[in-house]
Formats: sequence, C-alpha cells, structure tokens
Amino acid sequence: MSQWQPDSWRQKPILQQPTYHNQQHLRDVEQKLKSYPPLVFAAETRQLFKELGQVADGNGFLLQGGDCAESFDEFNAPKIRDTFKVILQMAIVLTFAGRCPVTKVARMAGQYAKPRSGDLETIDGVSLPSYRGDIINSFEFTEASRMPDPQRMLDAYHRSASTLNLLRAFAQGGLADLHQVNRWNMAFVENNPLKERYQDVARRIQDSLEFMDVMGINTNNTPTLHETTLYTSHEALLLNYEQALTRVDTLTDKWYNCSAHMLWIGERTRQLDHAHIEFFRGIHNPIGVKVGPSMQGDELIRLIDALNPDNTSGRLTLITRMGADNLEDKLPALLRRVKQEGRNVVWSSDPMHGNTFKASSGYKTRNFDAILREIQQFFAAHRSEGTHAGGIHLEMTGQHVTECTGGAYQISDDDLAQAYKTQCDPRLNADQVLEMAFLVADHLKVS
Ligand SMILES: O=C[C@H](O)[C@H](O)COP(=O)(O)O
Ligand SMILES: C=C(OP(=O)(O)O)C(=O)O
Repeated sequence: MSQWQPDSWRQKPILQQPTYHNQQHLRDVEQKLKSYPPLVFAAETRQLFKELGQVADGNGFLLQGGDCAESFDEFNAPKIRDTFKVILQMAIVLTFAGRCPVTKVARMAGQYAKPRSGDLETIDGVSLPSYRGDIINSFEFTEASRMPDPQRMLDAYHRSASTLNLLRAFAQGGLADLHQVNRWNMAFVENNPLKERYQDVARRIQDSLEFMDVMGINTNNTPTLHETTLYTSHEALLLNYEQALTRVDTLTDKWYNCSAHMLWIGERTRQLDHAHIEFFRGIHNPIGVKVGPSMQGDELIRLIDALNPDNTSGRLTLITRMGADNLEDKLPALLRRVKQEGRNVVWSSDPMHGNTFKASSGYKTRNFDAILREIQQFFAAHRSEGTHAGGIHLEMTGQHVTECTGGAYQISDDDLAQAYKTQCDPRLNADQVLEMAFLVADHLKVS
C-alpha cells in the first residue's frame, strides 16, 4: 500500500465534492486554515478512543446525536444550549437503565457538509446545484447562493470554534449538574401525555440522587455530579477542510484530524479505493463508517481491515442505517460474520437514514414508530447473535421543531409545516428524542 500523507486522498477518485470555480481562492483558504489553531486536542480524542474501546468490549454505550446539518443562520446560544441539555437528559436515563457508562458525542461544532442524492435541485422548472451544507453553499434557492464558496470553510471553522467553546463552558461550568438535569427530566415527564409510561424511571433516578445526597455524595465532593464530557463529531466529507485541520500531535508524533474528536464516513463515500477511505486510514482519531442495507459480509471485513488494520477496540464504530423494514433481514448476518472473524468494533444504530419518506404534505419526514422499530430490531439482533448493541446515532435537536411525525404529541403530516426548520433531513424534536431515550432504556435493561 502506498504511503499515507494528509493529501494522499487527492490521488484517488472522490464523490460528493463541490466544484470550486476559483482554485486560487480555494488554495488561499486552505493555507489560512492550516495556520489556524486546532479545534480539539489530540489527547482528548485518545480519551474518547479509550471510552469507545470499552463500548466495543461490551462495557459502555455510545450516545451520538445532533443536527442533520448545522446552519449558519441558526447559530446562537439557545440552540446550542438546548441540544446540549437534551443530550444530557438522554444520557442520564440511559446510564441509569443500562447501568453502564454512556459516552456522549455531539453532531455539533462542525456538522456542516452534506452528501446529496442528486447534484441538482429543481423547483418550478428551475434547476440549480443542490444545497450541500453551509460549509459549501447556501440553502437559499438562487444561482449565486448555490455556488460553492471556499470562504465558507473559514466561516464554518469560526462557528465550530465558538460552538465548542460554549459546549466546554456548559460541560464544566455548572449546566451539567446531575440534579439540574434530573429536574429537567421530571418536568418533561410531568408534562408528557404518556407520563405514566416514563414516570417510573424518572422517579427511580430521583430516588438514587436523593439517596446519594443523604450518604454525603454531592456536588461539593464529587466532580462527576456537576461536570461532564461531551465530545464532538461530524461527517468528514469535505476533505479540503479536513486535511487543513489534520496535524501531527507533538506528544505522540501521530496524525490527528483536529476538526473534531470523532469523524465518520458516510454511506455514499465509503468505497474502498476512494479518497475518504484513504484519508481516514491515516488519522488516529476514533472513526465511524455508515453501513447501509446493501453491505455484504466480505465487503464489510475489507472495510474494517482498511480502517482498523490493527483491530484496536475503540478505533472503529459501525453505524448501521438499514431501515426498519430491512434490518431483520440484513443485520444478523453481518453481526455473525464480524464476530466469527474476531474484529473489534462498536456497533451503533442510526435509525434515521433508512426511514425517510415524503409526507402527503410534501415534506421529507420520518416517523417516530419506524425509528423506534429500527432501534428495537437492532437490540433484538444483537441479543440473538450474542453481540453488544453499543450505541445509537440520532438526528435530533433540543428545539420544538415539527419535522418527524408521531411521538406522544402525535405530530401529523399536516402539523409538519408549523416548525419545519431543517435544511436537509428531518430531526427528532426535544420531546420526541427524550421519549426515545426512555423507550431505549427498556431495551438496555434487558440486553
Ligand atoms: O443526511 C443525509 C443526506 O445528506 C441526506 O439524506 C440526503 O438527502 P437527499 O436524498 O434529499 O439528497
Ligand atoms: C449523511 C448522513 O448519513 P448517511 O451517510 O448514512 O446517509 C448523515 O448522517 O448525515
């Protein structure tokens, strides 16, 4: 195999990239980004690697979630805070139910590039380049807005830095206090139409916290009760940007992509002889790869070996996104094969991307029950194959959008128009995603 360099991907075929018209501008932006500070520190990514190693070995759970695509226009503190809060609320429920550590990884602070099914979008007979995420072009449907602009990489970098700064402040500065997080959960349950269903778990968490208080285990003497660690992640799709933020760690002399702690390769760009696999094989971060319903056992083993030749636990997370109607058919054989071949991976379920459809109202949506069904089948498949259902990966927001149908508030096709804000795929809203956590908790208890 030829020698890896941060730019060796440039010799390979590549999909889902923009065509920049001003190549000099592109080079200038790349040079500037290269001179900017890294967004994360390599030692932090090694800590995440270690935690994911425990998940791969069956001793933990990965909760990964956030926007489908972060947006430059919706870049504000309440939005960041609300998603942060809801991730913590979910994590407390899952930790309690699973009796195991939950590693929290946000799709935030860099989730700006989107692969698309088509290169063009057509509205009223006018065809323009598809929106590919704010790091590339703008959502507005005009010729100028849809033109890829390298400057946007710098804008994405600065927004990612600010987002990360606020997340770190929330994580260490008091907003992550477990008592506080539990109060939010109690309020969620109290107001939920299906509160009887969720009350029991919420009350038992409350009792545990009260018991710890009585025993003198409190925020004054136990940092884990008022601080947390939230890692960041995104799809490393736009390799010009990712390369510019890839640096040699001075402590280990190894290459790390310092744009986020964890990066993943999408379903559409994971061809073995293509650029994304080449780029990912050389970075030392923990990485993910999406696994859709077309994946075959032999191909999966080749993919695992290309990305994790040393078979290190924690390096590779396989994020399955089969669709609720396909999972039972497709996943068990892959679980069996990977187990037989002794490969160490984290198995995580993305129940969103295989369950998208167009509602009668015309909106692209997903239904709560299909999402839940895919997660239930994921747990069932792991139970029957004797493997570890290691995590979930959700497109979600802490805000009260109406993008996915169903849930306790029974969002219907006709309700979607009320607050449909996503620029790409539909997200579970704050209530739906918390309900999901309470329902997933039932599975963690028995798995
Ligand atoms: O998030 C994933 C993809 O970017 C998205 O599903 C593509 O959507 P499209 O099929 O509308 O292009
Ligand atoms: C594009 C995504 O998913 P997939 O590659 O699975 O379609 C995503 O998670 O944003």
